[in-house]
Amino acid sequence: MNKLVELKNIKKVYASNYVLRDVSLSIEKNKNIAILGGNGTGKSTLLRIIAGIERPSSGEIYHPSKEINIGYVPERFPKNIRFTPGEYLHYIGKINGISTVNLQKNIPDYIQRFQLEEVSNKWIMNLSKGNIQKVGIIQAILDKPDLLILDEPISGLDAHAQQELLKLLKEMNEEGTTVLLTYHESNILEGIVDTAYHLSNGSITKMKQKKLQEMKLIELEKLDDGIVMSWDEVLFMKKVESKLILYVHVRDSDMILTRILQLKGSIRRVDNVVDFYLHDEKGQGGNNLSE
Ligand SMILES: Nc1ncnc2c1ncn2[C@@H]1O[C@H](COP(=O)(O)OP(=O)(O)OP(=O)(O)O)[C@@H](O)[C@H]1O
Repeated sequence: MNKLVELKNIKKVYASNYVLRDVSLSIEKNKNIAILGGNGTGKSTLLRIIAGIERPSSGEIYHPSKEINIGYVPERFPKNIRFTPGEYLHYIGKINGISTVNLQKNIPDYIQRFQLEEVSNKWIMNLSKGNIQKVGIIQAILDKPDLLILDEPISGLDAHAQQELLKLLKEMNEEGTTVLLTYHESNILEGIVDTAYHLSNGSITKMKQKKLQEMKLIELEKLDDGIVMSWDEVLFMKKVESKLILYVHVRDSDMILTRILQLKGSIRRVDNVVDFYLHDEKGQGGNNLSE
């Protein structure tokens, strides 16, 4: 087993507020990890401690294999930067000891992949939130880290950038980078997660992950929710104003769509989604279905 980071009994107190009470965690090479939990439960604090930019109040952190190279994407990347994306990335690359040849090849490539060409002459402080986030991601991956830590990387990214990030993370996984990330909503990145942990009341619990299943989301109108509720194939239903949103297994979706049309319902949307049903070792937890 090749461990990158080992946390033992980590505690973090701000003033008299215990954020992390007793967190122990092993991060193994090639096993991507997600830390999930509600607002203010300490996910960012834990990620900052693992990234080495914040000290725990007590407890220990080891890097058993060797000195590892860590890339860190904060939840909010600093805005007040009076450099263009290219200049800034070059500067960060040089600080990290990356050769000019490498930087001249890789930076334009990342700028193009994240569609930053159009804003490449602007200072970072004048970019949109999503574009600043992209620069924040690129600065963390430039040096091909052993461990890449991403704090809610999806929020603020457009659909293209989300896909590009997913592709990049898969490429980096193949080249040996391990990913540690956090997010709130179910999203496209959960497909790369091997183990998820739930953080609450200052401690973490490993979550079991049922096999990821492709499902269909069907959004419809003009049908009574009582009728739809009675269909056995409907795994989950929610009502949003006049619309009903259903989740069904892919195998049942054609039959459900036909039934809706036969009953003169109107179909507004059909999407692929992933069922990420998680529960912790004690069998608690919930149905985290979302788009
Ligand atoms: N530098 C700090 N000084 C004092 N309190 C802090 C500091 N950083 C975080 N906290 C507090 O620690 C708690 C956990 O914050 P943290 O940002 O780690 O949570 P989170 O799970 O990442 O939240 P969110 O999902 O909302 O981003 C919060 O109550 C927060 O106010």
